Amino acid sequence: MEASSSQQDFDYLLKLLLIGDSGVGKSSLLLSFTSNSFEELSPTIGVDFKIKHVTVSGKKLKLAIWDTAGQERFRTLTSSYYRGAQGIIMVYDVTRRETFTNLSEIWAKEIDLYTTNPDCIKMLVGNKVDKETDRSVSKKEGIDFARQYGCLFLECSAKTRVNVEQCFEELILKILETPSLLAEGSVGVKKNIFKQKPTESDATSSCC
Ligand SMILES: Nc1nc2c(ncn2[C@@H]2O[C@H](COP(=O)(O)OP(=O)(O)OP(=O)(O)O)[C@@H](O)[C@H]2O)c(=O)[nH]1
Repeated sequence: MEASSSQQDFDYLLKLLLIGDSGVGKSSLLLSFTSNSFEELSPTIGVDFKIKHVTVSGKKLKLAIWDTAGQERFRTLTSSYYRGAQGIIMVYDVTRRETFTNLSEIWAKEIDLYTTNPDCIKMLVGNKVDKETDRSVSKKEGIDFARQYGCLFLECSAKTRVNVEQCFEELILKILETPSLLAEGSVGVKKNIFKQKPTESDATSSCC
């Protein structure tokens, strides 16, 4: 995956969504991927997004990556952002077992309820592997869950950047291999018929 030089010219716009419990590191993963940096972040209020241009398999892509708040009080608001997503990254913290348990209790159910695209690609990501001594969810458990729910799977660290780029790249490659997600009329349309652009005001959601 290469960063694209031209910001104007792209073959496909892809909508990706990050979900998972509060504090698992969704915003940190996004910052690590888009800015190569790691810093202390405040909990997300509602929804945020970042744009990144990359080239994957010779295709120029404009990624609109939506970062949802994990806190329950924002759940009604964040559910509307599943619409039209071609890829969903479900994040848990390998050092906090309840964030893994909540994948089946909450997040897989949310995907079933709110995803509009039946072929949407799901990726399970176990974050914070730099804290190996605090680990409470084994890699095998992650693999088993991903197999059961038909997700791609990787463990990563937003802090050290281990596997961060790979998470996005694997997801994007799978999307590019799925023609229905790129068809005209879906959100992954070619730029000339893309009408609905995320704006700053979309991202600054108000509290409930
Ligand atoms: N050690 C370590 N800490 C991390 C990592 N990723 C995130 N953190 C820390 O975990 C805490 C929560 O990170 P966030 O990125 O704000 O979590 P979030 O999932 O976006 O949380 P919400 O916005 O509330 O949903 C912060 O203190 C981060 O610095 C990581 O890979 N390793």
